[in-house]
Amino acid sequence: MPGQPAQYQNEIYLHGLADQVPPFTTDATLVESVARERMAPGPFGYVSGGAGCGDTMRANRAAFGRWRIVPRMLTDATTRDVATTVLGTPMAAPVLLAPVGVQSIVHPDGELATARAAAALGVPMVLSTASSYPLEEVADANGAGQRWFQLYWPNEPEVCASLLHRAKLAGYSALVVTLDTWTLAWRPRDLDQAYLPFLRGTGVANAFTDPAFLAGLAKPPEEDQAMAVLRWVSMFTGQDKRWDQLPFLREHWDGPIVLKGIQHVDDARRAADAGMDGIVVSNHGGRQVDGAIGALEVLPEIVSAVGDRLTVLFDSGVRTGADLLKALALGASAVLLGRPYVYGLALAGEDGVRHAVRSLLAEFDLTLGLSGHRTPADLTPESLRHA
Ligand SMILES: Cc1cc2nc3c(=O)[nH]c(=O)nc-3n(C[C@H](O)[C@H](O)[C@H](O)COP(=O)(O)O)c2cc1C
Ligand SMILES: CCCCCCC(=O)C(=O)O
Repeated sequence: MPGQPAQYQNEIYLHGLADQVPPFTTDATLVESVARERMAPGPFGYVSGGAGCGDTMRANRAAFGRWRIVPRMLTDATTRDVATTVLGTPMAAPVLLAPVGVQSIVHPDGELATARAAAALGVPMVLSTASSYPLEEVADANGAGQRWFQLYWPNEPEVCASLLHRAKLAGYSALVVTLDTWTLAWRPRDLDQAYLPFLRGTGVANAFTDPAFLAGLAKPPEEDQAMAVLRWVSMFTGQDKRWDQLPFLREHWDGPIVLKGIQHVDDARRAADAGMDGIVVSNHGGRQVDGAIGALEVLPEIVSAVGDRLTVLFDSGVRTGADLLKALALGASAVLLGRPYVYGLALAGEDGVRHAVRSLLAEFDLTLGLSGHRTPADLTPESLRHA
């Protein structure tokens, strides 16, 4: 697979139709409706839902629709090479699996299955602080794969330092610090179903295995789980962080640091001024501020302001190979894929993640070639037209 994403189409056409029908649709825009039929309502609502009435989620998709690809003919695009390296991390394609917490609500193997799939695909996974399995177990499942760690920045410095120390020891090579979720947004689907995974004791694995966290508890989690969960959740809520606290992270992390959730060009400049290595232009998949601007809308201005000073990554609303091509053409170095791989996990575990991602990469590779390009580096804003 690594280096040859379109091979997947050949496997399906030439070898697979009779006895290897894919585990679910290869159309990434339909996978959500398949998942809706097969998933339990609570987890489906949590994954698929957004903030408020879903206006930002729709804006994310609409933003992709406004950019159109303008294909070129008679170019040398027969063989493509989509492999790349981002912040020192080699990847088979310019894609990472976005940090998604509490994955065991959709499949019992949760992040372990995702970690195995990511390693097989040759793409990095970004493990959430709120994972269902301890970061060390996920690292073991990921083996020789590439992995980054996403930090929800706890308001207890000892716990923060301890998590970073563990992540480094377990081979996570870059740190992604999420800034846009210092409290959960108004999410009517979860409220209507009274469904919040954390309060059910999911997403606490990194806390309940952390010596600094455990040392701060009056009673161990076995004796008072509810209190331990509340303490963990409250560590991430409240906006007590400011730009001048970023040096704390530098003191405790010697690899690349990426700020996730940047939407304003001035915040992108501040990240660059603070010496950050990268940013993720993202509105958290429309899960935080309903009414926010579609994430792709702000990508070009941010790339033009800071693209020469730090690495710009992108997520929110990427569903197809064409979407990936558009985000790269507008200057993203790579894209984080969110819900599509989570639906794959829900529908078929590790195989499902592989199928969802391989389908998207095969479509990307073919779209790249049919548009007249050989590598992602050939893409520029001139490959597109704003309609
Ligand atoms: C169920 C779910 C859980 C998520 N958990 C986290 C998380 O723990 N940390 C984080 O930084 N982002 C989290 N995100 C946001 C994703 O990293 C990413 O920004 C978003 O899913 C991208 O949008 P998309 O799903 O439209 O592709 C979560 C998203 C979903 C759908
Ligand atoms: C204190 C916030 C934890 C949220 C973790 C999951 C998440 O990011 C989401 O969007 O849901």
